[in-house]
Amino acid sequence: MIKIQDLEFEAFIDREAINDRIGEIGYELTKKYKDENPIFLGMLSGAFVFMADIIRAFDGDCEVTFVKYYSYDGVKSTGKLNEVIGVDDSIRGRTVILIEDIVDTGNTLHEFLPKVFAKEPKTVEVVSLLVKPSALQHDITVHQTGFEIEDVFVVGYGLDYNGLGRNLQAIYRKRD
Ligand SMILES: O=P(O)(O)OC[C@H]1O[C@H](OP(=O)(O)OP(=O)(O)O)[C@H](O)[C@@H]1O
Ligand code: HPA
Repeated sequence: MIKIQDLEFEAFIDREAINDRIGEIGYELTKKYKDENPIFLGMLSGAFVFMADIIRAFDGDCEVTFVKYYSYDGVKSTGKLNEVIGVDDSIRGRTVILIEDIVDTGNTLHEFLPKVFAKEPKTVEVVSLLVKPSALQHDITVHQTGFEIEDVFVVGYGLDYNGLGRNLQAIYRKRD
């Protein structure tokens, strides 16, 4: 058990399980895109740890770029997506692999994906380490999912609670 500010969290997905899934997803992405020099598009801040591992599981030429959006306050989505770094023109005509740490309500991707398509990429593959199917409020296609989880707040491996916990090696779930 760990404590971050006022909340307690318990061990949920260990590092070995994360590494195993990254290996599997990396293999799938390599099979599909290894001759396409894809551009990995990471959603900061949460996805930076997963992004660092997934690009090294990809066996082929690739490039990276990032955007930064946020909408959470504590454990809740505000429903308002704030842009800090938007998507640039580098993805035009390219195979884009969009990397998310988590798809929860789906609000972030619901608002962000149209901005990606507006740049006219060749194709977009959405990869998320975690997906909460029962929390989704939009119809979002996630092509590669690390783990489907129930609707519980999680931290670690890039995911935060009030900015803290991103440096935890594994993923922890909030205790009731
Ligand atoms: O599907 P949703 O309910 O929109 O939630 C998913 C988004 O929430 C988190 O970002 P957050 O706004 O917390 O910013 P952060 O990545 O900087 O922590 C996470 O990194 C996703 O981008
Ligand atoms: O469960 C979560 N944990 C951390 N950040 C998040 N952003 C959306 N859902 C979550």
